[in-house]
Amino acid sequence: MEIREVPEGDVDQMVDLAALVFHQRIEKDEYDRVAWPARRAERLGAYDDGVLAGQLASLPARLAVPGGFLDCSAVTFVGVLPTHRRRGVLTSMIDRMHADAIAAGRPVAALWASQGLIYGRYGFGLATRAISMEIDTTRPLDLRTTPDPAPLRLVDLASAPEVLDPIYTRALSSRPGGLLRDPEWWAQIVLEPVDHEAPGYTEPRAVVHPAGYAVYRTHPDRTVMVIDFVAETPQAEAALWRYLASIDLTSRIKAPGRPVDDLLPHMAADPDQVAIKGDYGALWLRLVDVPAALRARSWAAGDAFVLEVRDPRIPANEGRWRLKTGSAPSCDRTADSPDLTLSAADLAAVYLGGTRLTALVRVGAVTEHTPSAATRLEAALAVPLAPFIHDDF
Ligand SMILES: CC(=O)SCCNC(=O)CCNC(=O)[C@H](O)C(C)(C)COP(=O)(O)OP(=O)(O)OC[C@H]1O[C@@H](n2cnc3c(N)ncnc32)[C@H](O)[C@@H]1OP(=O)(O)O
Repeated sequence: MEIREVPEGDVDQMVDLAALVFHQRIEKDEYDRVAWPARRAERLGAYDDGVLAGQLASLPARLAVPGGFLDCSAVTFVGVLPTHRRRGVLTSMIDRMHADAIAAGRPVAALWASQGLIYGRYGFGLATRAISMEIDTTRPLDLRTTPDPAPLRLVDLASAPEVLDPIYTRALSSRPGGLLRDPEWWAQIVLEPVDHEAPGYTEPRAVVHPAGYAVYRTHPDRTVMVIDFVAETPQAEAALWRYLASIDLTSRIKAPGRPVDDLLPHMAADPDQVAIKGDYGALWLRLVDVPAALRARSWAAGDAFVLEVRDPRIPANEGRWRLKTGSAPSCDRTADSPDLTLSAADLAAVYLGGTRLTALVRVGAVTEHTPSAATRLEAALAVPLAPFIHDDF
Protein backbone atom coordinates (compact mmCIF):
# COMPACT_ATOMS: atom_id res chain seq x y z
CA MET A 1 0.00 0.00 0.00
CA GLU A 2 1.40 3.37 -0.98
CA ILE A 3 0.19 6.62 0.65
CA ARG A 4 0.62 9.53 -1.74
CA GLU A 5 -1.03 12.67 -3.04
CA VAL A 6 -4.04 12.12 -5.28
CA PRO A 7 -3.60 13.95 -8.59
CA GLU A 8 -6.39 16.22 -9.87
CA GLY A 9 -7.12 13.63 -12.56
CA ASP A 10 -8.15 11.06 -9.91
CA VAL A 11 -10.75 13.27 -8.20
CA ASP A 12 -13.60 11.46 -9.98
CA GLN A 13 -12.26 8.21 -8.48
CA MET A 14 -12.45 9.88 -5.06
CA VAL A 15 -16.11 10.74 -5.71
CA ASP A 16 -16.77 7.13 -6.72
CA LEU A 17 -15.04 5.83 -3.56
CA ALA A 18 -17.04 8.28 -1.40
CA ALA A 19 -20.27 7.13 -3.07
CA LEU A 20 -19.34 3.51 -2.38
CA VAL A 21 -18.47 3.87 1.31
CA PHE A 22 -21.27 6.33 2.14
CA HIS A 23 -23.89 4.33 0.19
CA GLN A 24 -24.81 7.23 -2.07
CA ARG A 25 -26.04 7.28 -5.63
CA ILE A 26 -24.37 10.19 -7.41
CA GLU A 27 -25.66 11.17 -10.84
CA LYS A 28 -23.08 12.24 -13.43
CA ASP A 29 -24.36 15.85 -13.35
CA GLU A 30 -23.72 15.97 -9.59
CA TYR A 31 -19.99 15.13 -9.75
CA ASP A 32 -18.85 18.75 -9.74
CA ARG A 33 -20.87 19.55 -6.63
CA VAL A 34 -19.77 16.45 -4.73
CA ALA A 35 -16.17 16.80 -5.92
CA TRP A 36 -15.82 20.41 -4.74
CA PRO A 37 -14.19 19.67 -1.34
CA ALA A 38 -11.83 17.13 -2.91
CA ARG A 39 -10.77 19.56 -5.66
CA ARG A 40 -10.07 22.30 -3.15
CA ALA A 41 -8.33 20.06 -0.61
CA GLU A 42 -4.91 18.55 -0.12
CA ARG A 43 -5.72 14.97 -1.17
CA LEU A 44 -4.16 11.81 0.24
CA GLY A 45 -4.75 8.44 -1.34
CA ALA A 46 -3.83 4.89 -0.35
CA TYR A 47 -3.01 3.12 -3.61
CA ASP A 48 -2.97 -0.66 -3.86
CA ASP A 49 -1.25 -1.67 -7.07
CA GLY A 50 -2.31 1.63 -8.62
CA VAL A 51 -5.95 1.36 -7.46
CA LEU A 52 -7.32 4.00 -5.06
CA ALA A 53 -8.23 1.96 -1.95
CA GLY A 54 -8.44 4.74 0.62
CA GLN A 55 -8.63 8.54 0.72
CA LEU A 56 -8.52 11.54 3.03
CA ALA A 57 -8.90 15.21 2.08
CA SER A 58 -7.68 18.20 4.16
CA LEU A 59 -9.11 21.64 3.50
CA PRO A 60 -6.71 24.36 4.68
CA ALA A 61 -8.90 26.43 6.99
CA ARG A 62 -8.87 28.92 9.88
CA LEU A 63 -10.59 27.80 13.07
CA ALA A 64 -11.99 30.29 15.58
CA VAL A 65 -10.50 29.56 19.01
CA PRO A 66 -10.93 31.72 22.12
CA GLY A 67 -9.19 35.00 21.34
CA GLY A 68 -8.25 34.38 17.70
CA PHE A 69 -7.94 32.04 14.74
CA LEU A 70 -5.66 29.05 14.16
CA ASP A 71 -4.57 27.43 10.91
CA CYS A 72 -6.44 24.16 10.71
CA SER A 73 -6.66 21.08 8.48
CA ALA A 74 -10.40 20.53 8.00
CA VAL A 75 -10.49 16.80 7.25
CA THR A 76 -13.23 15.31 5.09
CA PHE A 77 -13.90 12.73 2.35
CA VAL A 78 -12.40 9.91 4.45
CA GLY A 79 -13.03 6.39 3.22
CA VAL A 80 -11.44 2.99 2.72
CA LEU A 81 -12.73 0.35 0.28
CA PRO A 82 -14.71 -2.39 2.05
CA THR A 83 -12.20 -4.88 0.63
CA HIS A 84 -9.32 -3.08 2.39
CA ARG A 85 -10.82 -2.14 5.77
CA ARG A 86 -9.18 -2.91 9.13
CA ARG A 87 -5.68 -3.24 7.70
CA GLY A 88 -4.44 0.08 9.02
CA VAL A 89 -5.11 2.12 5.87
CA LEU A 90 -6.88 4.95 7.73
CA THR A 91 -4.18 4.89 10.40
CA SER A 92 -1.48 5.38 7.76
CA MET A 93 -3.40 8.24 6.13
CA ILE A 94 -3.97 9.99 9.48
CA ASP A 95 -0.25 9.71 10.34
CA ARG A 96 0.60 11.28 6.98
CA MET A 97 -2.05 14.01 7.47
CA HIS A 98 -0.51 14.83 10.87
CA ALA A 99 2.98 15.03 9.32
CA ASP A 100 1.69 17.27 6.53
CA ALA A 101 -0.09 19.54 9.04
CA ILE A 102 3.10 19.85 11.14
CA ALA A 103 5.14 20.64 8.00
CA ALA A 104 2.56 23.28 6.98
CA GLY A 105 2.60 24.84 10.47
CA ARG A 106 -1.05 24.06 11.16
CA PRO A 107 -1.41 23.45 14.90
CA VAL A 108 -4.91 21.91 14.75
CA ALA A 109 -7.04 19.58 12.63
CA ALA A 110 -10.82 19.20 12.79
CA LEU A 111 -13.51 16.99 11.33
CA TRP A 112 -17.07 15.70 11.51
CA ALA A 113 -17.00 11.99 12.31
CA SER A 114 -19.33 9.47 10.68
CA GLN A 115 -19.09 7.36 13.85
CA GLY A 116 -18.03 8.31 17.37
CA LEU A 117 -15.56 5.46 17.86
CA ILE A 118 -13.23 6.16 14.94
CA TYR A 119 -11.11 9.20 15.74
CA GLY A 120 -10.35 9.21 19.49
CA ARG A 121 -7.52 6.72 18.92
CA TYR A 122 -5.86 9.28 16.64
CA GLY A 123 -5.92 12.04 19.30
CA PHE A 124 -9.15 13.75 18.21
CA GLY A 125 -11.52 14.83 20.98
CA LEU A 126 -15.17 15.79 20.69
CA ALA A 127 -14.90 19.56 21.21
CA THR A 128 -18.36 20.88 20.29
CA ARG A 129 -21.91 19.64 20.46
CA ALA A 130 -25.03 21.04 18.82
CA ILE A 131 -28.78 20.84 19.30
CA SER A 132 -31.66 20.62 16.86
CA MET A 133 -34.83 22.56 17.61
CA GLU A 134 -38.33 22.64 16.23
CA ILE A 135 -40.58 25.64 16.76
CA ASP A 136 -44.35 25.45 16.54
CA THR A 137 -45.52 28.53 14.66
CA THR A 138 -49.17 27.62 14.24
CA ARG A 139 -49.61 30.44 16.78
CA PRO A 140 -47.59 33.65 17.22
CA LEU A 141 -44.16 33.21 18.82
CA ASP A 142 -44.24 35.49 21.86
CA LEU A 143 -40.78 36.44 23.04
CA ARG A 144 -39.50 37.76 26.36
CA THR A 145 -36.84 39.80 24.54
CA THR A 146 -37.83 42.98 22.74
CA PRO A 147 -36.88 42.59 19.07
CA ASP A 148 -34.48 45.18 17.68
CA PRO A 149 -36.76 47.24 15.39
CA ALA A 150 -34.08 47.92 12.73
CA PRO A 151 -35.45 46.97 9.29
CA LEU A 152 -34.84 43.50 7.87
CA ARG A 153 -34.13 43.02 4.18
CA LEU A 154 -33.87 40.05 1.88
CA VAL A 155 -30.62 39.81 -0.06
CA ASP A 156 -30.12 37.90 -3.29
CA LEU A 157 -27.84 34.87 -3.22
CA ALA A 158 -25.19 36.48 -5.41
CA SER A 159 -24.58 39.32 -2.98
CA ALA A 160 -25.21 37.30 0.20
CA PRO A 161 -21.57 36.31 0.87
CA GLU A 162 -20.41 39.92 0.73
CA VAL A 163 -23.27 41.18 2.93
CA LEU A 164 -23.34 38.33 5.47
CA ASP A 165 -19.65 37.52 5.84
CA PRO A 166 -18.68 40.52 8.01
CA ILE A 167 -21.47 39.64 10.47
CA TYR A 168 -20.47 35.96 10.46
CA THR A 169 -16.77 36.73 10.99
CA ARG A 170 -17.50 39.12 13.86
CA ALA A 171 -19.63 36.43 15.52
CA LEU A 172 -16.71 33.97 15.43
CA SER A 173 -14.75 36.34 17.68
CA SER A 174 -17.24 35.89 20.49
CA ARG A 175 -18.16 32.23 19.88
CA PRO A 176 -15.29 29.83 19.01
CA GLY A 177 -15.56 26.62 17.01
CA GLY A 178 -16.43 27.93 13.54
CA LEU A 179 -14.34 28.19 10.36
CA LEU A 180 -13.67 31.38 8.41
CA ARG A 181 -15.48 31.34 5.07
CA ASP A 182 -14.46 32.69 1.66
CA PRO A 183 -16.96 33.36 -1.18
CA GLU A 184 -16.49 29.88 -2.65
CA TRP A 185 -17.13 28.29 0.78
CA TRP A 186 -20.27 30.40 1.17
CA ALA A 187 -21.50 29.32 -2.26
CA GLN A 188 -20.74 25.60 -1.87
CA ILE A 189 -21.46 24.95 1.80
CA VAL A 190 -23.96 27.58 2.96
CA LEU A 191 -25.83 28.84 -0.11
CA GLU A 192 -25.91 25.68 -2.22
CA PRO A 193 -28.97 26.10 -4.49
CA VAL A 194 -30.29 22.57 -4.00
CA ASP A 195 -29.81 20.51 -0.85
CA HIS A 196 -30.01 16.91 -2.03
CA GLU A 197 -30.45 15.77 1.56
CA ALA A 198 -33.54 18.01 1.93
CA PRO A 199 -35.64 17.32 -1.16
CA GLY A 200 -38.57 19.61 -1.90
CA TYR A 201 -37.11 22.69 -0.25
CA THR A 202 -36.61 25.99 -2.05
CA GLU A 203 -33.22 27.49 -2.76
CA PRO A 204 -31.79 29.39 0.23
CA ARG A 205 -33.24 32.78 1.20
CA ALA A 206 -31.13 35.24 3.15
CA VAL A 207 -32.62 37.87 5.45
CA VAL A 208 -30.30 40.41 7.01
CA HIS A 209 -30.50 42.72 10.00
CA PRO A 210 -27.76 45.24 10.89
CA ALA A 211 -26.71 42.90 13.72
CA GLY A 212 -27.52 39.45 12.35
CA TYR A 213 -28.87 37.32 9.54
CA ALA A 214 -30.70 34.09 8.83
CA VAL A 215 -30.31 31.81 5.82
CA TYR A 216 -33.25 29.45 5.40
CA ARG A 217 -35.23 27.34 2.95
CA THR A 218 -38.97 26.78 2.88
CA HIS A 219 -41.06 23.77 1.90
CA PRO A 220 -44.63 23.63 0.57
CA ASP A 221 -45.50 21.48 3.60
CA ARG A 222 -45.30 24.78 5.56
CA THR A 223 -41.82 24.23 7.04
CA VAL A 224 -39.08 26.82 7.39
CA MET A 225 -35.63 25.19 7.63
CA VAL A 226 -32.88 27.30 9.17
CA ILE A 227 -29.51 26.75 7.50
CA ASP A 228 -27.43 29.45 9.15
CA PHE A 229 -28.40 31.97 11.82
CA VAL A 230 -26.15 34.53 13.47
CA ALA A 231 -27.10 37.38 15.79
CA GLU A 232 -24.78 39.77 17.57
CA THR A 233 -27.33 40.83 20.20
CA PRO A 234 -30.28 39.07 21.85
CA GLN A 235 -32.53 41.82 20.41
CA ALA A 236 -31.36 41.09 16.85
CA GLU A 237 -31.84 37.39 17.58
CA ALA A 238 -35.41 38.08 18.67
CA ALA A 239 -36.07 40.11 15.50
CA LEU A 240 -34.85 37.28 13.28
CA TRP A 241 -36.82 34.56 15.10
CA ARG A 242 -39.94 36.72 14.98
CA TYR A 243 -39.46 37.16 11.22
CA LEU A 244 -38.97 33.41 10.64
CA ALA A 245 -41.94 32.54 12.83
CA SER A 246 -44.29 34.90 11.00
CA ILE A 247 -43.67 33.98 7.36
CA ASP A 248 -47.09 33.46 5.78
CA LEU A 249 -48.18 29.93 4.84
CA THR A 250 -45.74 28.28 7.23
CA SER A 251 -46.46 26.56 10.54
CA ARG A 252 -43.14 25.29 11.92
CA ILE A 253 -39.45 26.09 11.94
CA LYS A 254 -36.82 23.38 11.94
CA ALA A 255 -33.40 24.48 13.15
CA PRO A 256 -31.27 21.33 12.87
CA GLY A 257 -27.97 22.87 13.98
CA ARG A 258 -27.86 25.38 16.83
CA PRO A 259 -25.42 26.06 19.69
CA VAL A 260 -26.12 24.13 22.89
CA ASP A 261 -26.66 27.46 24.72
CA ASP A 262 -29.10 28.85 22.15
CA LEU A 263 -31.21 31.65 23.63
CA LEU A 264 -34.52 30.79 22.00
CA PRO A 265 -35.66 28.20 24.58
CA HIS A 266 -35.23 30.92 27.22
CA MET A 267 -36.57 33.69 25.02
CA ALA A 268 -39.88 32.03 24.13
CA ALA A 269 -42.70 33.14 26.43
CA ASP A 270 -44.12 29.61 26.13
CA PRO A 271 -41.22 27.12 26.41
CA ASP A 272 -43.46 24.36 25.02
CA GLN A 273 -43.42 26.12 21.66
CA VAL A 274 -39.68 25.37 21.25
CA ALA A 275 -38.83 21.66 21.31
CA ILE A 276 -35.24 20.44 21.60
CA LYS A 277 -35.32 17.47 19.24
CA GLY A 278 -31.74 16.30 19.52
CA ASP A 279 -28.30 16.90 20.99
CA TYR A 280 -25.36 15.51 19.06
CA GLY A 281 -21.58 15.50 18.84
CA ALA A 282 -20.32 17.95 16.23
CA LEU A 283 -16.67 19.02 15.77
CA TRP A 284 -13.81 16.64 16.57
CA LEU A 285 -10.61 18.56 17.24
CA ARG A 286 -6.97 17.43 17.13
CA LEU A 287 -4.19 19.49 18.73
CA VAL A 288 -1.48 18.58 16.24
CA ASP A 289 0.98 20.91 17.96
CA VAL A 290 -0.05 20.93 21.63
CA PRO A 291 2.23 23.73 22.93
CA ALA A 292 1.47 25.99 19.95
CA ALA A 293 -2.28 25.49 20.39
CA LEU A 294 -2.12 26.13 24.15
CA ARG A 295 -0.08 29.31 23.64
CA ALA A 296 -2.44 30.57 20.94
CA ARG A 297 -5.76 30.72 22.78
CA SER A 298 -6.83 33.34 25.29
CA TRP A 299 -7.65 32.24 28.84
CA ALA A 300 -10.35 33.24 31.29
CA ALA A 301 -8.02 33.16 34.33
CA GLY A 302 -4.32 33.49 35.07
CA ASP A 303 -2.92 30.31 36.61
CA ALA A 304 -0.16 27.72 36.10
CA PHE A 305 -0.27 23.96 35.67
CA VAL A 306 1.98 21.05 34.77
CA LEU A 307 0.15 18.88 32.25
CA GLU A 308 1.35 15.40 31.44
CA VAL A 309 0.13 14.73 27.90
CA ARG A 310 -0.19 11.24 26.43
CA ASP A 311 0.10 11.23 22.66
CA PRO A 312 1.46 8.02 21.14
CA ARG A 313 0.63 9.13 17.56
CA ILE A 314 2.51 12.46 17.75
CA PRO A 315 5.47 11.90 20.11
CA ALA A 316 6.50 15.58 19.97
CA ASN A 317 3.42 16.34 22.11
CA GLU A 318 4.13 13.58 24.62
CA GLY A 319 5.40 14.50 28.07
CA ARG A 320 5.15 17.25 30.66
CA TRP A 321 4.29 20.83 29.83
CA ARG A 322 4.24 23.84 32.12
CA LEU A 323 1.21 25.85 31.00
CA LYS A 324 0.83 29.43 32.17
CA THR A 325 -2.59 30.84 31.38
CA GLY A 326 -3.61 34.50 31.59
CA SER A 327 -2.77 37.50 29.42
CA ALA A 328 0.66 36.25 28.24
CA PRO A 329 0.23 32.48 27.98
CA SER A 330 3.24 30.20 27.75
CA CYS A 331 3.74 26.46 27.41
CA ASP A 332 7.19 24.93 27.86
CA ARG A 333 8.67 21.55 28.60
CA THR A 334 9.29 20.74 32.24
CA ALA A 335 10.48 17.81 34.35
CA ASP A 336 8.29 18.86 37.31
CA SER A 337 5.64 16.50 38.61
CA PRO A 338 2.26 16.86 36.91
CA ASP A 339 -0.95 18.39 38.24
CA LEU A 340 -2.99 16.51 35.63
CA THR A 341 -2.35 13.58 33.26
CA LEU A 342 -4.51 13.47 30.16
CA SER A 343 -4.56 12.21 26.58
CA ALA A 344 -4.14 14.51 23.60
CA ALA A 345 -7.74 13.63 22.68
CA ASP A 346 -9.13 14.76 26.04
CA LEU A 347 -7.03 17.94 25.92
CA ALA A 348 -8.54 18.66 22.50
CA ALA A 349 -12.04 17.96 23.83
CA VAL A 350 -11.70 20.66 26.52
CA TYR A 351 -9.62 23.12 24.45
CA LEU A 352 -12.49 25.24 23.08
CA GLY A 353 -14.25 25.37 26.46
CA GLY A 354 -17.18 23.20 25.38
CA THR A 355 -16.39 20.08 27.45
CA ARG A 356 -15.97 20.07 31.23
CA LEU A 357 -12.56 18.88 32.35
CA THR A 358 -13.93 18.01 35.80
CA ALA A 359 -16.40 15.60 34.14
CA LEU A 360 -13.48 13.84 32.40
CA VAL A 361 -11.76 13.50 35.80
CA ARG A 362 -14.95 12.10 37.31
CA VAL A 363 -15.35 9.47 34.58
CA GLY A 364 -11.73 8.41 35.13
CA ALA A 365 -10.37 9.55 31.75
CA VAL A 366 -8.20 12.37 33.17
CA THR A 367 -6.07 11.89 36.31
CA GLU A 368 -5.87 14.73 38.80
CA HIS A 369 -2.70 14.58 40.91
CA THR A 370 -3.10 17.99 42.58
CA PRO A 371 -6.42 18.55 44.33
CA SER A 372 -8.61 21.14 42.53
CA ALA A 373 -6.23 21.39 39.54
CA ALA A 374 -9.05 20.32 37.19
CA THR A 375 -11.45 22.87 38.66
CA ARG A 376 -8.85 25.64 38.24
CA LEU A 377 -7.95 24.65 34.67
CA GLU A 378 -11.64 24.39 33.81
CA ALA A 379 -12.07 27.98 35.05
CA ALA A 380 -9.17 29.12 32.84
CA LEU A 381 -10.62 27.28 29.80
CA ALA A 382 -14.11 28.76 30.24
CA VAL A 383 -15.69 30.74 27.39
CA PRO A 384 -18.75 33.03 27.63
CA LEU A 385 -20.54 31.37 24.68
CA ALA A 386 -20.46 27.63 23.97
CA PRO A 387 -18.29 26.71 20.98
CA PHE A 388 -20.25 25.88 17.84
CA ILE A 389 -19.41 24.75 14.31
CA HIS A 390 -21.78 26.32 11.78
CA ASP A 391 -20.69 24.32 8.76
CA ASP A 392 -20.96 20.65 7.90
CA PHE A 393 -17.92 20.14 5.67
C1 LIG B 1 -13.98 12.98 8.43
C2 LIG B 1 -14.77 11.90 7.68
O1 LIG B 1 -14.78 11.91 6.49
S1 LIG B 1 -15.63 10.76 8.60
C3 LIG B 1 -16.03 9.46 7.48
C4 LIG B 1 -15.30 8.18 7.73
N1 LIG B 1 -15.66 7.22 6.68
C5 LIG B 1 -16.65 6.29 6.81
O2 LIG B 1 -17.29 6.15 7.85
C6 LIG B 1 -16.92 5.46 5.57
C7 LIG B 1 -17.04 3.96 5.88
N2 LIG B 1 -15.90 3.43 6.63
C8 LIG B 1 -14.63 3.38 6.11
O3 LIG B 1 -14.37 3.83 5.00
C9 LIG B 1 -13.54 2.76 6.97
O4 LIG B 1 -14.08 1.69 7.69
C10 LIG B 1 -12.88 3.75 7.95
C11 LIG B 1 -12.29 4.92 7.15
C12 LIG B 1 -13.85 4.27 8.99
C13 LIG B 1 -11.76 3.00 8.73
O5 LIG B 1 -10.73 2.65 7.83
P1 LIG B 1 -9.77 1.41 8.13
O6 LIG B 1 -8.67 1.48 7.13
O7 LIG B 1 -10.56 0.16 8.21
O8 LIG B 1 -9.21 1.77 9.58
P2 LIG B 1 -7.91 1.14 10.23
O9 LIG B 1 -7.70 -0.26 9.72
O10 LIG B 1 -6.77 2.07 10.10
O11 LIG B 1 -8.41 1.08 11.74
C14 LIG B 1 -7.59 1.35 12.80
C15 LIG B 1 -8.33 0.98 14.06
O12 LIG B 1 -9.54 1.71 14.17
C16 LIG B 1 -10.64 0.81 14.36
N3 LIG B 1 -11.79 1.33 13.63
C17 LIG B 1 -11.78 1.81 12.37
N4 LIG B 1 -13.04 2.19 12.03
C18 LIG B 1 -13.82 1.96 13.10
C19 LIG B 1 -15.19 2.14 13.35
N5 LIG B 1 -16.00 2.63 12.42
N6 LIG B 1 -15.67 1.80 14.55
C20 LIG B 1 -14.85 1.28 15.50
N7 LIG B 1 -13.52 1.09 15.31
C21 LIG B 1 -13.03 1.42 14.12
C22 LIG B 1 -10.16 -0.49 13.79
O13 LIG B 1 -10.84 -1.58 14.33
C23 LIG B 1 -8.69 -0.49 14.14
O14 LIG B 1 -8.54 -0.87 15.49
P3 LIG B 1 -7.33 -1.78 15.95
O15 LIG B 1 -6.10 -1.01 15.59
O16 LIG B 1 -7.54 -1.93 17.42
O17 LIG B 1 -7.48 -3.04 15.17
